[in-house]
Amino acid sequence: MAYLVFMDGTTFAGEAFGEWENYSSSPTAREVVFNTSMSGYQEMITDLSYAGQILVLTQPQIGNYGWHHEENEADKTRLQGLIVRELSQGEGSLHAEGALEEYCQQHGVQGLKGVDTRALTRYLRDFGTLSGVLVKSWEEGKDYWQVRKESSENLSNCQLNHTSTLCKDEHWVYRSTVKEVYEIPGSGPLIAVFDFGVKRNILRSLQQRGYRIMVFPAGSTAEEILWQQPRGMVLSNGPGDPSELPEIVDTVRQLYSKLPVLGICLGHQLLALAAGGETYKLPYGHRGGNHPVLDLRTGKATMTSQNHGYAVIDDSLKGTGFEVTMRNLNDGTVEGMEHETYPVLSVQFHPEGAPGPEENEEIFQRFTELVARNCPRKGRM
Ligand SMILES: NC(=O)CC[C@H](N)C(=O)O
Repeated sequence: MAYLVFMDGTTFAGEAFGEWENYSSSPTAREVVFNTSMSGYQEMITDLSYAGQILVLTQPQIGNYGWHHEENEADKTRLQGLIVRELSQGEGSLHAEGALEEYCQQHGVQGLKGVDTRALTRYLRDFGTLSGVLVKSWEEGKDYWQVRKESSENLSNCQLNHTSTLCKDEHWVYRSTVKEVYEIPGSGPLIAVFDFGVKRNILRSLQQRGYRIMVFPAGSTAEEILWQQPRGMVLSNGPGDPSELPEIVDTVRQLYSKLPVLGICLGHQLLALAAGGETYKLPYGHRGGNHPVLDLRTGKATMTSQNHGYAVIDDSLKGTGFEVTMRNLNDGTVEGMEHETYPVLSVQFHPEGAPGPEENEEIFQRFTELVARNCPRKGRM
């Protein structure tokens, strides 16, 4: 048996799978979050926005189509733990290169299976996102929290490293002009991607529009990016609390008035902060494939893919030049904004899906229009 133990003593029992050896000497409390998507476990596990978190999947059978590298959203996973009800070996899938269990073992994910994930999700919904610790014995979990309470150590901050380019792919061209910048060739205008843990499907969505892409690591400066003369910039998704990234916010502040920008999820939050807005932590976040969002301009509602724990405070956008353009139909939270004068827009959800609905492609289309409008005519490029 193995256990997920919360600070109040609530315990969920299951069976260990994946990699436990490296963690058993020093168990660490991590934020426990749930995702309600029915499929797409591989995309979720390799979505770097989950770095340092323990992910609970509510779909009761996970692993049933195995593992295939083409479905990875990054080269690696930085997920701490994965909690499922039934773990399938994926024997029925012809496409699979291996089983999910093997992947977790090889890539350092602590797994817990046989858990009543729906009861666990109800617990998280009732109490909000909480930190839990994965341990091999209940006593170990209890003692762990006892020590933590006494030492009054801050549990809310997982130290996440935003400074590396995380999504390198073998066939992409390596450029060494500015730190570790990767270029993806294309015949269209150059788009800079500010990489805080970018998902491959964001890059693919840009690639499909013919753009030449340069992926800049999170530590890049505004000068380094502008020196390459990009025609537009995408601020990527990524892990953690956006308000803990003041240096990146400062860089975004220097950039967003200078070129067309599309912010996605963390990128959207950073943009709001850069403009003088504020963010807050949602009770238990939005993670799933069926979150309805209303476009306030067109009156059209779409289903969106989401994975975030923070959101932009509506009123804080007043006087920033940003207008709220989209809202979540479940709880009214800000889902999109656009600048009144600059060609800058952002969304809290994931227009690239992966996993989830692909009906929000028009966000990339809108960005494409803004880039085209802003590009110098032929001959002056
Ligand atoms: N997917 C993301 O970019 C997540 C953004 C941020 N880390 C949040 O949880 O709100």
